[in-house]
Amino acid sequence: MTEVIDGNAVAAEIREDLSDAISTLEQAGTVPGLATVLMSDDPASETYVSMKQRDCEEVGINGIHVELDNDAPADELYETIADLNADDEVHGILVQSPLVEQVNEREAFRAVAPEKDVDCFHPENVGRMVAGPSHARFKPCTPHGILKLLDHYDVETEGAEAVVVGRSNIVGKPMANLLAQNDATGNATVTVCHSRTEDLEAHTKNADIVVAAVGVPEFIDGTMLKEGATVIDVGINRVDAETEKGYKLVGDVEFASAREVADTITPVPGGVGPMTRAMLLWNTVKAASEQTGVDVDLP
Ligand SMILES: Nc1nc2c(c(=O)[nH]1)N[C@@H](CN(C=O)c1ccc(C(=O)N[C@@H](CCC(=O)O)C(=O)O)cc1)CN2
Repeated sequence: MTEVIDGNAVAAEIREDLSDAISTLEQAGTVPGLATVLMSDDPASETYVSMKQRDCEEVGINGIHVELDNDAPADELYETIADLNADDEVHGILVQSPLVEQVNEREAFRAVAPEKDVDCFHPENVGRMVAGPSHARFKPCTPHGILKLLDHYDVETEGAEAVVVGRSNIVGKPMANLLAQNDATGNATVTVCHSRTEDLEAHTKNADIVVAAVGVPEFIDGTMLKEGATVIDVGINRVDAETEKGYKLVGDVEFASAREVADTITPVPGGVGPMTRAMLLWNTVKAASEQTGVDVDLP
């Protein structure tokens, strides 16, 4: 029978397991601090940032939230980031993406001090991650969360044919790189597919693991998958529906047909999303440990 991955449950376990590390830091006089910065007109971003702040409260991380006017000049964002870089109580900084159009997102991510870059978007941290496990400082939250899910559900990556659909800097590129790395959660043979891929189905049909991160609702269906595949759906698309909110969430995968074929599959919501948030807490605790020199055991 198809196993439906419970991202909420695994994320709750990670939050619970982080509590020992957070206590160790507190006993040494440090409360880990995470700053979230929102400068966006994207309605979903507000939801994500408030969920992240709630998670901080739950585990005992000091959450600091900064919200900037959508029509403020880009310099206001850079000044905010500079202040947070200099604040000893802030160990992690997250600038929510997407940003308003007057800000160059790449420049904004580059402005975050690399040791506080819990998103792993700064080029120094991207380079360190690509250089391999012994060089990496952080892993980006969504791919890191996916690796944790695969491990939790005993999905073998070594020798697996993995297809990553989407080549974004936030998910596709780091996911492909991490799956190919020579370590316990890697060693897969990875193909990256994107909008110019000619015969997508030929690739996905051959894959033991499909990671869908295209941002198009129900782009991949069961007919495009191999029997017994593991399907990881990163898409969280709001589509109009007659619900209280006026929309429902659907993934990049058509769940009903995909679950008929897959061995293991993530739902939307309740799959990858909660893991993205859990790994942000994880990276924040790691950042606090490294900045203070207090050793902690991370789950
Ligand atoms: N600075 C960053 N910006 C963005 C990132 C990121 O990792 N860093 N990733 C995505 C969105 N994202 C994080 O911010 C994110 C998306 C979804 C969820 C989540 O918990 N989803 C829930 C449903 C939530 C809802 O009801 O809408 C779920 O899937 O169950 C968390 C974080 C883009 N930006």
